[in-house]
Amino acid sequence: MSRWIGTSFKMTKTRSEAASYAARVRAAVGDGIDGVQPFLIPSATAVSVVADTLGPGSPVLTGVQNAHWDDEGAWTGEISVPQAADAGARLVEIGHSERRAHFAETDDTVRLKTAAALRHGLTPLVCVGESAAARDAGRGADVVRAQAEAALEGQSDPGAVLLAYEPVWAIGEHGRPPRPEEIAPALAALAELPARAVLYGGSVDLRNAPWLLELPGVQGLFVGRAAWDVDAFLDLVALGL
Ligand SMILES: O=C(CO)COP(=O)(O)O
Repeated sequence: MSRWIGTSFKMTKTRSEAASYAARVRAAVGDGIDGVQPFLIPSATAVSVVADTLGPGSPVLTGVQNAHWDDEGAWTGEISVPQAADAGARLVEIGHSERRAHFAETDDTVRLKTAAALRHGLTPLVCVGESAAARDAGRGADVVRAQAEAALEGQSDPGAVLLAYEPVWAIGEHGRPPRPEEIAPALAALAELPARAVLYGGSVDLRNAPWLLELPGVQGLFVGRAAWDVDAFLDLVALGL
């Protein structure tokens, strides 16, 4: 089974920066790397240029960071899954903790968006993760399991869904890298669900990626800051081999 190694650019990079990055990845990956499924999730403005640079049928997948559950309509500022697909996306990231915290994403909207992605044949990448308070209260695994079950509930094909376990306390410049024993319980809980694969994300870098990839229940890495430099991303992809 392939290891998924990918990055979200979050709200960084112009179209030309994203295109240069994608071109480097495409050149390095060639026709594909056995055992690794790389993916890039740029800002919405750069999705089509990244997908076009990677080319049709590319072994590197392109994703969007969010998409609406409705196929079209009066939803100012949103993009739909069909629009994402039209731009070349094959993955739809859903429910990142930054969206749950700042943009009112809930378990219900995550479930609706997951259904929309599946309805149109795109792969949902559903992010779940507990707060520091939940972790400290010993509720981390329960929170994560509940978020993932809510996303998968009633889906036509839960086995097509990717889950990214991203503890809120580990993400971003205010986050810190996890210790193995802090993330093992949630990983064990997620391993019982019928998802396609479980990725870990949150302060991943070249130092901790080797042991994270060896943790039971981890089938890939979802990387932010440490992968925004393309050479670092390619080093991470090589670690997935
Ligand atoms: O949020 C993340 C990926 O979605 C992880 O971000 P960082 O790797 O910057 O902590």
